Amino acid sequence: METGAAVALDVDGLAKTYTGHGRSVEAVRDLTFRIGKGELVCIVGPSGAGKTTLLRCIAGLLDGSGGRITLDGTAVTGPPPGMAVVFQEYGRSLFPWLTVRRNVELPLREKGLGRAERTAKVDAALAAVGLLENADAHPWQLSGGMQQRVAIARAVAYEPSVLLMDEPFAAVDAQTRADLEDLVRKLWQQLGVTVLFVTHDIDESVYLGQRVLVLSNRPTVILEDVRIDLPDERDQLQTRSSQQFADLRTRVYELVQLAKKGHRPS
Ligand SMILES: Nc1ncnc2c1ncn2[C@@H]1O[C@H](COP(=O)(O)OP(=O)(O)OP(=O)(O)O)[C@@H](O)[C@H]1O
Repeated sequence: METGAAVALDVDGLAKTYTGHGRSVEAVRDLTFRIGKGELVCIVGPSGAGKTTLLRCIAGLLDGSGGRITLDGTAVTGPPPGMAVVFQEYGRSLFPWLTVRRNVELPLREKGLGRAERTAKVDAALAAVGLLENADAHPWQLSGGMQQRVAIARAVAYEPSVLLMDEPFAAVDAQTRADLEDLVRKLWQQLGVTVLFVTHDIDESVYLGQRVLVLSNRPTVILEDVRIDLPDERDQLQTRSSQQFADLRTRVYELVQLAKKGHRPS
């Protein structure tokens, strides 16, 4: 992150060992990184490197075995109020018996907002993801990509200070995925929210991020923090066909290959 920028998320020496049934798995050994307010940072790494473990710890859903996580200066000890999470499994994250509008509204009710304010925020979020006309539909009447847009609308309507995304587009088709990537960039630019985005897809991480954190294999540490100095205005065709994109993609790809072979930072 830029020196002097305010820190939104501070992960300091995070460790996590799973124990039980007479065995223990050291998933995360020592993860340390900071994300500045308003940054968009992607995380990639080999399968089983501990990406989901890390996100669950940040979301306050899982206790670490060591280290500290701080959000906006407050230690994370349970689900923090200023955080929203979008998961891969949109089918399970929306309530099928509630309309799109009610799904997006739910966290705003829990936040205690009045009716008029809730309606205004829900309308704005649905308009931002292009789903205002579907407000009265139920999730099961929508395509997978549309359902994921509802999940994104619900997260942004909440106005989180940090948005965590755990492989949110892994289950949608390639064309929808490209549209959703551009939607995330657009919302991020409009709202100034801090985004931490976990993906398996190296191209996606380079296209979306301002930085890409490459994780080592287990027990996990940061292998490298790659700055993505592509222009802010990104375009699926032009950006992805540029030499700069190809060079960054190659760099991240090589790092992930090294991580898979067990290479660790010196
Ligand atoms: N509840 C658990 N009990 C024991 N071990 C676990 C548990 N959850 C995860 N692990 C182990 O911790 C390690 C990291 O798992 P995690 O799901 O965080 O990795 P990941 O990077 O998200 O994987 P993938 O990329 O395949 O989704 C793996 O070795 C996994 O087997």
